Amino acid sequence: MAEVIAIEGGYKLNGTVRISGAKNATVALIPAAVLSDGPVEILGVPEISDVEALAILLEELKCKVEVDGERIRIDPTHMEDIPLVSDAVNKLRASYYFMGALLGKYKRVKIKMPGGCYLGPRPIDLHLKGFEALGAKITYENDTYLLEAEELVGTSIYLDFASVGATINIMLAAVRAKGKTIIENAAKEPEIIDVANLLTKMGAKIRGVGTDTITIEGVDYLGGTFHEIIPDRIEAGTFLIIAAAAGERVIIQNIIPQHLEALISKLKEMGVKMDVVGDSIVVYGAKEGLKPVDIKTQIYPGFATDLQQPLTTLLTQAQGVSHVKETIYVERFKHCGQLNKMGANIEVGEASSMISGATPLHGARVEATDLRCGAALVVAGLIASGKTEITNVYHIDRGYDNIDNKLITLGAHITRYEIED
Ligand SMILES: CC(=O)N[C@H]1[C@@H](OP(=O)(O)OP(=O)(O)OC[C@H]2O[C@@H](n3ccc(=O)[nH]c3=O)[C@H](O)[C@@H]2O)O[C@H](CO)[C@@H](O)[C@@H]1O
Ligand SMILES: C=C(OP(=O)(O)O)C(=O)O
Repeated sequence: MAEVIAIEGGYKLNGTVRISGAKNATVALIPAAVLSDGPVEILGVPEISDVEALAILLEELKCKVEVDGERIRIDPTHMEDIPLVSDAVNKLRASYYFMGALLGKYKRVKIKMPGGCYLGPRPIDLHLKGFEALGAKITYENDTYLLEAEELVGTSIYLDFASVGATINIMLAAVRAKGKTIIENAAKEPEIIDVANLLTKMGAKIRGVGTDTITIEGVDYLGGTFHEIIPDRIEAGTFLIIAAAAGERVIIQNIIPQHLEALISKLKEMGVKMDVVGDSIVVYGAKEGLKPVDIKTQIYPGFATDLQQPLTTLLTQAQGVSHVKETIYVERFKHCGQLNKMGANIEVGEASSMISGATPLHGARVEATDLRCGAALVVAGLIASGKTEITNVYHIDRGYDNIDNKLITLGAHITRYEIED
């Protein structure tokens, strides 16, 4: 048996939705907490399966973990240096943040390869190069890494690509290295700043986050603290797209609009009407005559690769031809075949797609091949005629907190049930 999300399309959405804490910050903040010698309390934790998997890993490390709604309290006081080799490691990408955190804490870590969405090959060579530069010896056997260092010594590390994961992971190790580490060509995503903010509250000395150059002065001790996670700009962007596609008047709360400038400007170019009011955005959607636009995914503050898939669904409703160019994950186009099953007209080229619209969409059984493909299919299901059944919902549940209920509150018709495999 397999679970599906079933959407009866065509209902106009109205009302208010509140955005949860950012998945891509949360999944780094939780491993970062183990660097502390005292309890760390994090607020605004989204209810997603990535967090459940991380909580299992914390318990394997003998951390005390209390989850109470949106609050997690992590007490690493009695934690132990235990290899992370259970299935929970493969449930998500971000388990690899335990590499940096445990290397920083114990100068040694044994951990399996991480999981996460398959978006084409996702090497971690830049993370490993960074750890080596700090003094770690790395061996790899049976899908498992062993990283060991006599001591970690700060140094200058240039990233060939401004990788989010490598920037955070190196930062996690470097906060406990001896002396100064400089990360050049660092990534600048808001989630990196959030992680640096937590580490700073724990006692780390970090300068330059949000710029190309991050400087970290290692410290001997990090202590407990309290932190509130930034809102999820990808969930917010997904709801902006949903509201543009299927909404009449939808208010999306708990947004940092500056984090979404690239998407907002593309939606305006398409003709979507929006008002930004403080930390909310009001979207007036479902109008005829959307215009096609061209998108090129880029590192922050460019157009986020995680939003190109859900935006593609909206582009199927624009009158004319839109082009999407991927510069981050050249194979991130599996959603296109699924959308074509629902009546879209999308051709996939080299690291690109061409969307010809407007095409009415019809319900079908489709597969969430990855998390944001799942989001693209939810958008499609909401505007399609008839019923859409989305399989592999575990991908969606990795990154969207209570998506069914949030949409039902806006007036969508959504259920979940089991079907034969
Ligand atoms: C948990 C998390 O935060 N996931 C996000 C993070 O993934 P993630 O941290 O994996 O993304 P990166 O920024 O590291 O990857 C960007 C590009 O660099 C390449 N690369 C990366 C590391 C490395 O060692 N070697 C290498 O070649 C990747 O294959 C990819 O082509 O940023 C991506 C890009 O914004 C988002 O799509 C993901 O949602
Ligand atoms: C690709 C994503 O996540 P992850 O890196 O956790 O697989 C995503 O959030 O779109």
